[in-house]
Amino acid sequence: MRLLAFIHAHLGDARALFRRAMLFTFLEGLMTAGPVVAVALGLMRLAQGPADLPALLPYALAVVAAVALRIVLIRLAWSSGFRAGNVATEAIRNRLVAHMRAVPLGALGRWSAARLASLVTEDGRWINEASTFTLNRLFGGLAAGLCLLLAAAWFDPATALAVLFAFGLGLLSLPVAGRLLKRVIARRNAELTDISQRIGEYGEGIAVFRSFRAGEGAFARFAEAADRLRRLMLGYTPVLVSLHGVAATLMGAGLPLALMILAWRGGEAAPSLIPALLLGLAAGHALSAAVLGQMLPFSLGMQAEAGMARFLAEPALAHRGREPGTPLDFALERVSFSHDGRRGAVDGIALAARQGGMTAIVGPSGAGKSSVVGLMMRFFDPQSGRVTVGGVDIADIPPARLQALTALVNQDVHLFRDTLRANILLGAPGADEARLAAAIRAARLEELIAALPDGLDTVIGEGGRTLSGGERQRVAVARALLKDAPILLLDEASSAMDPLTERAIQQAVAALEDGRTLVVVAHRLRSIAEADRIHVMDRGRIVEEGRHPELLARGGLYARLWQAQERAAGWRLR
Ligand SMILES: Nc1ncnc2c1ncn2[C@@H]1O[C@H](COP(=O)(O)OP(=O)(O)OP(=O)(O)O)[C@@H](O)[C@H]1O
Repeated sequence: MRLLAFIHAHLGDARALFRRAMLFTFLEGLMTAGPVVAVALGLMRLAQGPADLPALLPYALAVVAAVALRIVLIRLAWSSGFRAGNVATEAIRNRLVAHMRAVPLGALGRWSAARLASLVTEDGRWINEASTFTLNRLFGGLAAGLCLLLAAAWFDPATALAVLFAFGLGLLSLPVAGRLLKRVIARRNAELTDISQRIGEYGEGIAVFRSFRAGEGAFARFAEAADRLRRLMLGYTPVLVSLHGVAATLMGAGLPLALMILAWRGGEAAPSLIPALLLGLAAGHALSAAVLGQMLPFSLGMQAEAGMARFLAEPALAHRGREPGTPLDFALERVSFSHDGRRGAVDGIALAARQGGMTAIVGPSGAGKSSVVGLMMRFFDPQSGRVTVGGVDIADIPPARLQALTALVNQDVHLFRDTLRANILLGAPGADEARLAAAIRAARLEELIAALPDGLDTVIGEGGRTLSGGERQRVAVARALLKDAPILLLDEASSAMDPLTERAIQQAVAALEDGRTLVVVAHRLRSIAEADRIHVMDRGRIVEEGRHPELLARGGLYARLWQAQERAAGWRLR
């Protein structure tokens, strides 16, 4: 019922279609019973005495008509069920993906990328199977079985009762198989997730594995996971087949039971017993085929629903629907945050980034700079203190509104397997050609595009042409420029660019700065020396702040970092 309710809740406008599919399936079930009932009635006619062709022809024609009608009904049920099921599957998949955007990144981190992918693909497949076929077949099979049972009861109630009793006994044995199946499917899903995770890691890290000659080890981990899955299935299959056999035997015990009842009643058979036995046999077969035949896809569907429901129960980022105030100054007020609840990444920080100015955050590796940016984007919520935009806590602003206000460029630029145009337009899907061209110019992408075989329409990203680190960052800058958001966060946005490109891009970004809130995280201090305010972080705290000349004069951490970089600029390997 949970699976049915889950699917039903996602049918939307296709509910009528789904109900129609169920109705046609029910009628199809009746038509499955039709030929057997017609034959049974023909047998009754024969039992009453000799019959010629005209006497038996109506029964034969009824069989043909029922079969023909059933074919039409199957077609109708299938087309409605297929359309409705696919509507529900798509809605469920979309809801899962939308929820991935809505939950805090911290919660998302508890679900591996491979598990999330399998929720949408593998589990989505079993939900699709359930919504298009499994539920229909189960319903249709039960309808046929019950119809045959009623017909059997009309000829001989004791036979029908014996079949029903045996079917009930078989049903009682099912929870044992069901529980085991649930465990096997849960472990199978975990192994499948592990396998896809390993394949993903292997693909992504192939260069690292090769350079460290560690490919064998990585492949061995994949092979181990695949082997565990094989052993799991081989180990449990005989048990499951045996349990299936027990249930099938019990469900098929209806007729022997009916014969024993007949013997107990004195062994004398009325003519009506022959059609009753025939109908009872068909009923028992239809009922057990419906239940046992759909047990595996049904269990896979139930497990898929359970996994999806668990993920959908992850609370979405809460908010109070408030609008950010003006000016769009960003501020952290005594903010503390830890990624793992133990080691603090940000420790009681107060920081203000004014609209119309450039605020820089610098500091050694691991100081907490990216964590501050993550807090500003509300990738995580602070454990104490608050982050505000225009004086309003960002936890009160709808996440979509905050996302619309901010553009982030960071070190790890993700390219989607799509054209370069689509990858850039991600910043502003509705942007016209003129705006797109301006962003491309400002991000210094013109030369790259001229060199690509299909220019802007060249497919890049995973599976397509890959770009260099610096080129990726320029794509990210173009996205951000196109988005034209009033708040721009650059977290090591030009770390992979050559100095000339970096300079050119800085000029493009500086042109944007006017009236915007610009926050820059940088290792290369030269790139932020002009900032209106520089915050120097160390071990989660702000240890110094001011403008470049003041910080240099102070002779603290900033001055040391600056001197180290100036010295490094003159380094030679030999
Ligand atoms: N997802 C995470 N889970 C647990 N700890 C994390 C996570 N991300 C960062 N940290 C830890 O938080 C601290 C601050 O990291 P953060 O990435 O903010 O530093 P950073 O100053 O940006 O470093 P870098 O300059 O090297 O990028 C580090 O000790 C880091 O190991």
